[in-house]
Amino acid sequence: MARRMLEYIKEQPEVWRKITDGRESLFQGAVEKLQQPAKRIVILGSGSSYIASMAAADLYEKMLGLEAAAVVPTRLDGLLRLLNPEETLLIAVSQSGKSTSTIDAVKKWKARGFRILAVTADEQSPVAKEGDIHQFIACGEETVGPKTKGMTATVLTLYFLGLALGRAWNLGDHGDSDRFLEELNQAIDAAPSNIEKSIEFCRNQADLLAVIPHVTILSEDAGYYAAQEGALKLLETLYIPAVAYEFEEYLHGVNNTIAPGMCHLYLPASEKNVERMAALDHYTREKGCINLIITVLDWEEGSHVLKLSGNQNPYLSIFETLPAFQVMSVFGSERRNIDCDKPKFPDFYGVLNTKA
Ligand SMILES: O=P(O)(O)OC[C@H]1O[C@](O)(CO)[C@@H](O)[C@@H]1O
Repeated sequence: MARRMLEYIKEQPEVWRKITDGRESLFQGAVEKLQQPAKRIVILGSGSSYIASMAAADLYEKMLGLEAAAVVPTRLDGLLRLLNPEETLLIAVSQSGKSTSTIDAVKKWKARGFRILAVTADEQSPVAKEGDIHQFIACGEETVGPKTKGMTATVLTLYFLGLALGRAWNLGDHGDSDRFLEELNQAIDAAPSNIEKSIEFCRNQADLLAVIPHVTILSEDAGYYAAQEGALKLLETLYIPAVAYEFEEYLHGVNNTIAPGMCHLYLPASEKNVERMAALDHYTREKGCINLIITVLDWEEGSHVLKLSGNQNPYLSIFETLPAFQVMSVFGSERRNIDCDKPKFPDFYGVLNTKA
């Protein structure tokens, strides 16, 4: 059993509550140093930090009207030539602060005159020290490879950073931020019971999780980031291929993989596609696919449906539905005799030089 991973998963509501309640003092330092507004924000990170960066860039565009994009550290060179350092804020995200590709990218961009805000959970790490400004991710220690509380705390940190910068730079609508905060508070309050429901659901699905050879995850809107992180967790812990598709993209070709035994996880996140996703669920089950549904939306009840409490704001899927995937990793790996508290290849980082 991935005991430590499960402890971290259960710790999440408390971590989110602390960040939310302590946000004034937690973000004050960085925001004071960032009074000069930027025209655009580029966020970089790897793995879960990249997925967190994508979710944040999307929210910054939507709520603040800022130009924002997320990129992996090794794909920045084209942008370096296009962007003006005077107008651009680069945010480098790394929970450990030790990913070598992120350190290299920060050094390169700094040398070209870009302002760098480093966001890490270790103030003494290389990424934190290379940045001009540091924002701490208050998630506490997380020693296992498949990150859970660190990832969700990174998303929350980036969300709050954006809202604080929006206030400082006079962007976005105060009413929208207040509503977002209210929904976020509701998501945090609902999280302990959502995690318990997920544990019960995954226990009941353990036989299935033990044998599925691969997983296809479908979501939509900003639920897609929870789906991507869910896929990363499942493949990291069950050692099987797990791929996330944006719902509409799935319908354009990937649907040819529909076949008996295909396992689908549906994550309907907004009312927009709810009927079409339900139609796809019925269609694929008739063709012999094995489907599970994880959602906060109204959905026809069934043993394959995990109905969680939440709002209809897809930007909150990370806090509402993603923990169910994390729990699936714990129970699925246990049934496969995998201890995902321990690295599969302890020498890997050293051989490939991925961490400083
Ligand atoms: O956020 P960091 O510490 O830069 O790590 C990036 C990714 O690298 C890993 O540590 C794997 O090498 C993932 O767990 C993580 O999401």
